[in-house]
Amino acid sequence: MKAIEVKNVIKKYKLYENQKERLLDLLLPKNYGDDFFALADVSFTADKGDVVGFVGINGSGKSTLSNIIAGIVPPTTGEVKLNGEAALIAVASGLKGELSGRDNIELKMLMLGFRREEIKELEPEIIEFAELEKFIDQPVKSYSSGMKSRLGFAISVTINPDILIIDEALSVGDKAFAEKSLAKMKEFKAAGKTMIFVSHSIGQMKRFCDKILWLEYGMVKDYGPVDEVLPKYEEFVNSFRKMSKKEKDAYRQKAAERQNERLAAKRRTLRRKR
Ligand SMILES: Nc1ncnc2c1ncn2[C@@H]1O[C@H](COP(=O)(O)OP(=O)(O)OP(=O)(O)O)[C@@H](O)[C@H]1O
Repeated sequence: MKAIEVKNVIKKYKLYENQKERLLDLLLPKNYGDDFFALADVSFTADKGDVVGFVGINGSGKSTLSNIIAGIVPPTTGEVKLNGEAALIAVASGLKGELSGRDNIELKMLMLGFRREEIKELEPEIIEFAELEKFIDQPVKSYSSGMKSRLGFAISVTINPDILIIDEALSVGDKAFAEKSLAKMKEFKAAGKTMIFVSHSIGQMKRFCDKILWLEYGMVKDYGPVDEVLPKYEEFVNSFRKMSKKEKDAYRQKAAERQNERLAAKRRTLRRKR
């Protein structure tokens, strides 16, 4: 059974030279700024119970795609179909800084439709998992990024969503918490939950994922079983690291050209359909 279907997703942002351009674009839309495509026609599907790792160098579109799947950012065009509720755990995932950790737990759960009694019952479990007993009544803006990530992780795993998306959330906590979180994720995996995992740690990907989606310049470079795709990505990362700045720029230029070609082809098909 399909759990996630992403079809022809494009995400376009406007890039402005300066603040004046940004303001002018608000007043006279479409006349200012350059189009920038964070995602250029991305499609993939995941079956129920799949653990899909998103890999790609900085800026390849992993977080944009995670946010779109989680429903936090809308795609410019294309569609996402989910079989169930998705929850995203990311370093800065929707916690309200002015509110305390406890109020954030309550707010998030109320928004998800939990009843007050259920929240009161689950709250101690969340606080204990996050190891925030001493700080839970302090405002979240006073938390370190590791503490925020622990709170986000604890809330999301306790509310038990159908689809769990974890975006770099393990990279900011300490090693012990990362181990505990990985153990929890393994439990979820054994229970047949669908997960998306974004990380720069090849080791964690290897240990944990069934499939790898490799993004490059907002396009799918490869998608398939972890044993097939991850070694290719690892090889690419090693060779990319060794490139000079000039070689890296040339590589980026080529990828940008591929992106332009792909978007132009997409426009042609759309025109033909009309
Ligand atoms: N709100 C925005 N406005 C303009 N550009 C954006 C916006 N959000 C993301 N981008 C751009 O989209 C591209 C993809 O960003 P994204 O965060 O998805 O990449 P990533 O693969 O998750 O990168 P990293 O590994 O560094 O976390 C980047 O070039 C980024 O600058």
